[in-house]
Amino acid sequence: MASIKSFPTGLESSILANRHRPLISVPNYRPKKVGGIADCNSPGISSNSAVDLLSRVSLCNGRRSWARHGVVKAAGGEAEDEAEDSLQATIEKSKKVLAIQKDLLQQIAERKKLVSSIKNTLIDPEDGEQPYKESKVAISRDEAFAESEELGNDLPGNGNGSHLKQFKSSSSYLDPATKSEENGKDLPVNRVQFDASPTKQPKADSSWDIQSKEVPKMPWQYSALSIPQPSSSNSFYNDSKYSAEVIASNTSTFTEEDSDGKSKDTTIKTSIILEKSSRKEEEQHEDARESNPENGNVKAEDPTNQDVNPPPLAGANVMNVIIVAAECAPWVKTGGLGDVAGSLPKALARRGHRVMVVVPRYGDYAEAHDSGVRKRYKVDDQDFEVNYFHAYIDCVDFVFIDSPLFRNIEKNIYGGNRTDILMRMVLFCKAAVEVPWHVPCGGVCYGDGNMAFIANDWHTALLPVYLKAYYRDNGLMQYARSVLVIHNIAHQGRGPVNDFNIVDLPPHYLDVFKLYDPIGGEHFNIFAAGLKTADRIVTVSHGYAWELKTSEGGWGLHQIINENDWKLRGIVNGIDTKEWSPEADVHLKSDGYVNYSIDTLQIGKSQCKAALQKELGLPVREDVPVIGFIGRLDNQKGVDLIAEAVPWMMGQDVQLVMLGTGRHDLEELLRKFEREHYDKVRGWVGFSVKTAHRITAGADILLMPSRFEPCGLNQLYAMRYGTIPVVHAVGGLKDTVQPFNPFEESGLGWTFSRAEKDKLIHALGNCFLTYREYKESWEGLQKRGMSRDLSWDNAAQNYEEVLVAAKYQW
Ligand SMILES: Nc1ncnc2c1ncn2[C@@H]1O[C@H](COP(=O)(O)OP(=O)(O)O[C@H]2O[C@H](CO)[C@@H](O)[C@H](O)[C@H]2O)[C@@H](O)[C@H]1O
Repeated sequence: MASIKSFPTGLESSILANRHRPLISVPNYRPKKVGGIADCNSPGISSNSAVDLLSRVSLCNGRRSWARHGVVKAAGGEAEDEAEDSLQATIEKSKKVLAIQKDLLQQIAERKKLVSSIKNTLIDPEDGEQPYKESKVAISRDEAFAESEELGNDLPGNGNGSHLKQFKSSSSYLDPATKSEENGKDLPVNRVQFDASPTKQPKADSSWDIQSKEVPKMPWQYSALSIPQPSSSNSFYNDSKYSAEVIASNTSTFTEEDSDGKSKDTTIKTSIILEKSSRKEEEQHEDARESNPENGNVKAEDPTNQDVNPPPLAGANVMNVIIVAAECAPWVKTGGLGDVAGSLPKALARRGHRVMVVVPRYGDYAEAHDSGVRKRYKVDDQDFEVNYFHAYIDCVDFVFIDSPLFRNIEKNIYGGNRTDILMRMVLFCKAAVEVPWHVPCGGVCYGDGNMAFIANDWHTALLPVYLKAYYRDNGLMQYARSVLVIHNIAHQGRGPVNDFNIVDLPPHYLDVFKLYDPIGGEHFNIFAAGLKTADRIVTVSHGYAWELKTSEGGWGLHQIINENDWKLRGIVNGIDTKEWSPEADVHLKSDGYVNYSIDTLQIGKSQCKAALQKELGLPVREDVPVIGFIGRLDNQKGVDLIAEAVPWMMGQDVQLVMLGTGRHDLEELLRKFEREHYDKVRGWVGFSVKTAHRITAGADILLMPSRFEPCGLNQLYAMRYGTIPVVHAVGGLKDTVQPFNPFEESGLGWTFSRAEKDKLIHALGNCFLTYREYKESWEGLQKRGMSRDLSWDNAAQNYEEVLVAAKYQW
């Protein structure tokens, strides 16, 4: 069983430091001696480049710490005369620097005065923005170091998006190869133009030695998204003699050389200067983002804009995150996985991460454009070319992998025989794992540093295996991690052991896939391999995390899950509150439906109920409870339980509306209910997002008698729409629907403890009674549900913790 290594503090911090290593490897830098002081302004580095600027700051910081340890001084220890001369030169130079700094401080003070006077006229002083900005000026020297290291982290070589966060469109980020100190190999970070086969050792581009050469401009740097030059109205930034890198270098030198009272002064100056350079960098990215036509707006000239960006919510945890899924709403969705893949990324992006979703291109999606990148991958000894399409929406990059294998299955994405499906998933995972190398998003590839994949369900459980077998085992993608999310353990990608030949892995990987259980015998199991190889495992509720470890809930994988319990975490799904909002729902804007809120609940909801009844041809009656069911028709969703309870239900004055698609026998059951009870039941066989929204709004009760339910989204949507859930207390349903307590007027719905007809009837009976007799309690249930925070924000924060845990695990 793998375990987290705990490093002794020193080792750990040096490893962490390596992982945050700036683009330029400091030990390779040979500072030029100027009068005994190393010169940070090394020639050959072009000015006016954000990267250069950062590089210089990084270089200076690197050298500064050398100087602290006497390395620079030792280099100056030649003839005594020379030393005196150089000391004199140093003093002279230092004086000049002091003069420059004084001048600079004065300018900063004036500029601050100006900005705050403008702000006072524009912004309410109580909006709480000032403290952060002001306190930053007073940061200590150590903090300044830390901050400058953060700048280093932002360098594209390590792929950190802390500045890319909301500013992902800042295309002038370069992405050169980084050196691996551990293995001495060049790690390819950006290989947009390279033509390497997936298993080939990627080419290192030696021309990327920015320590000695000017950084070459790559084609994508000339795009419209290039970082704009500082505004001409900004005299501070325009004055080259005050460029942050020069000042930072000189100031740091000064701090080193002076031992008396001056050091304190210069510390503050350093802080200010680094703060300024960091701000300048942020402004440039912000400018790039604002001027990005994809964002649909151009920033107005506003001198106070430099101060309005709060730091990312994720803070120092900002990462590049790549979510890989077989479906993603709104383009392709068969169930809850599509919803999660469409909404979790946006929540992660809101926290400041640079986020991409990779999904097959099953159809011709209008928003996505051909990136022009073509790659070839082998699947079962056949060569397949893939194209990558790209869209940037809500601060998330969506990359669609196009191949003949994915075409013409839009209506049946999991269709075909076992080998067909397996081949699709092999191609998808092989191509997906290299997306961060090949696909320029907003002009710049993600690179493989500070990056984590989030794979979902068995369809993409091969990704963690490929990441390990093809790359990390070979010293590549050393800083990339994988998290595997279990949405449903019942589907595992099982097959005969021979299927191993199709996945194209080194022979010793066979054992990772082999599984014996009483049902399947010895077989090939993709989910098993993914669970063993992923750095972390998430499942979509706490209840399900527990159930997975039982022989009933683990579906043959419980032993593997127990063995890997240390890396498993339950995180309850959120919902996309933009898509599922009764106030703004686009499907409630016609046909008699209306948008409503908690304040207009009674009127709005009864109007939607009437519209639903009318649309479905049911008697339009306010007093009859309408029960809804929405879901995939399979064993999981407990449709058979509903079937058992239907005779009882039909004896009540109720209406039942069911929407679903799936198993043909269950589809037939829906049709039969409708035929036999046409005055009370509608069974809609098919997949209709609009109808799902309308049922959620128009029904009074949502029934979810699932036999197992990892999380369940429909009950969450229902609560948001003031529709009361009645659920089997299992998995995520148990986690999210607190049972109604009539004595305390608490809870959110009704639950029943066993998947049995009588239990279901009992819960429904109580629900009907409350609906009819206790209107106030009913309204209380509705309002409590509607006012719950069901958004993804909490869950995204928890995912972030998992990603960070994976990142620091070796
Ligand atoms: N016929 C139809 N027409 C229109 N829309 C339909 C539909 N049938 C289902 N849907 C929609 O598909 C989604 C289903 O989500 P669920 O979470 O309930 O189930 P699913 O079992 O697919 O997901 C799995 O993954 C999710 C996400 O993690 C877990 O919540 C869940 O427990 C797990 O089983 C909902 O958005 C629902 O409205």
